[in-house]
Amino acid sequence: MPLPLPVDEPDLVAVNIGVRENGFPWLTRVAGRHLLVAGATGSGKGGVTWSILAAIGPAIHDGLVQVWVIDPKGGMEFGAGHDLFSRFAYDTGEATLTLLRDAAAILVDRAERLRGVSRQHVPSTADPLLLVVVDEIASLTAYITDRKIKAEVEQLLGLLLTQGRAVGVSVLACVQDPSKDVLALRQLFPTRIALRLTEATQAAMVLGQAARDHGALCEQIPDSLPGVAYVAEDGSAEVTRVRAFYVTDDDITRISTAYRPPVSGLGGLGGSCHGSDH
Ligand SMILES: Nc1ncnc2c1ncn2[C@@H]1O[C@H](COP(=O)(O)OP(=O)(O)OP(=O)(O)O)[C@@H](O)[C@H]1O
Repeated sequence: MPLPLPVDEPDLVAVNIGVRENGFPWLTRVAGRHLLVAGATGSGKGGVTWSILAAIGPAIHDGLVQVWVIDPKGGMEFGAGHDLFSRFAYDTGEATLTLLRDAAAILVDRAERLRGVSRQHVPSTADPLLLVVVDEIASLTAYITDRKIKAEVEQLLGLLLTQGRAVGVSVLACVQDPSKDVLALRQLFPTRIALRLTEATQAAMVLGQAARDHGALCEQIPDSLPGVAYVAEDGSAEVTRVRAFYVTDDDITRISTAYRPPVSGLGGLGGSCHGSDH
């Protein structure tokens, strides 16, 4: 399915990113949610991520959402779209650490401000939704050799995942091998999307055994169907088979140009839009 034109004011709790097997739109929640996208190489993790970024593009442009990207593979996956990102770290060292520290600082600041005032953050230009995208979350920690940095990265990720949702900090993470240690964190992702996986056991690791028993046969998704996945929400046994939109390189160039974030109006997120790691 080709990528449709995004709606002008996307609903951040029902973002249209593909189709369900019953023909209805595949709507996913971005505000107040963390999303985990798991899949073998070439299964379509980048495609799912770009379907989400494309759909929320107008909100990025309007300053209601800021996207901060960590691409530990050296910027390979997301470099082409960097104009869309307010922050972009493509190392496994200082830039990544700084980005995570800054995201955590925003979280703590918002938690202070919202305490006793509101139970759920509402994105605004003054206080945008912060979407932290991590490509290959397992390699983020696996490639870091410095033990101190690694421990801090894990601690910061844990903080974002446990306390981010109510204060408008969402994490969208991709992973190729769900058996890696870091996926101790997977319970903290309410929305889990499992694309083609290489081993039968991996679907249960991502979606839970009950979902696997209810037909999430990720290892049987053919190579010829990238973007096809099973989705489980909130640990439910119910799974839905879906297919993400097909996002071409031209789409990525078009989206990144059309929906650049505003340079000013950083609201509560402070700092420079095009930081040293951009
Ligand atoms: N929904 C889709 N429909 C059709 N083709 C798709 C879809 N999603 C991805 N593809 C195609 O499948 C290929 C692999 O997709 P993608 O790069 O997103 O996979 P990946 O899981 O991110 O791979 P890697 O782990 O190697 O980075 C690409 O050529 C892409 O254009």
